[in-house]
Amino acid sequence: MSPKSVKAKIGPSVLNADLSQLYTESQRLMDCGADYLHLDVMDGNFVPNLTFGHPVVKCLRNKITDAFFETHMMVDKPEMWIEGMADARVDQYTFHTEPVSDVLGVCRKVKEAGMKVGLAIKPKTPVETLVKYMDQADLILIMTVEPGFGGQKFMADMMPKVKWLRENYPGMDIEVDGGVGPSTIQACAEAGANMIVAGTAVVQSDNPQNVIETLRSTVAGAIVKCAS
Ligand SMILES: O=C(CO)[C@@H](O)[C@H](O)COP(=O)(O)O
Repeated sequence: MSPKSVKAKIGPSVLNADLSQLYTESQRLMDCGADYLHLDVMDGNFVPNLTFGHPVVKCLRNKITDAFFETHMMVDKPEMWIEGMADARVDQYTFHTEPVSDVLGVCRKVKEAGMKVGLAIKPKTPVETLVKYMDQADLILIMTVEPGFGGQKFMADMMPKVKWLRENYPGMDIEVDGGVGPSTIQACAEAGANMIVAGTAVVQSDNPQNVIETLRSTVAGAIVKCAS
């Protein structure tokens, strides 16, 4: 870990929240100490589920003006939604590399649209496939479940990917997503993840503030330990 350049940040996913109350739920998570919001966009093709797209994200942005928005694009054609998400004032556009033939081209368009670039890979995708894109990425998302649904079991066998990334790209923001909560955060922190997406563990807790704080302090502790 490169403690000077990476920070522990917690980005709750609203996927398993009451989506009829998207604004209230999102604001509640920010009020509970979230560092950013992780918004799961699914197209029913790349994953067997559907959520929402840029019109909904724009409505949310009009109500929550000051939070950092990351959209996790679980879609076959991420190039299609860049303009809409930029117009919705999304901060970080994280897309899966698997279905994309011109990853560098999509990275360029995301940057030109004024957003940060996140590159995501599914559990079966080798981490080394990302090497040729690392110069263009602001964040790497290592999925710790098969994308598509919240509430799945954390895949601890993804931690070597995180560790490899941290060793080879010490200053990179490395995010984990899927089954992350108080019982699995230690493994993520020790491997070197600094950006933590947590859905069910936060949204369905009686004390989301406490869960967010536990996740952040565990990751921050690992960063400090690495520095000493
Ligand atoms: O991208 C996804 C699922 O595809 C995630 O963001 C999950 O929605 C996180 O939820 P939990 O696994 O933490 O419940």
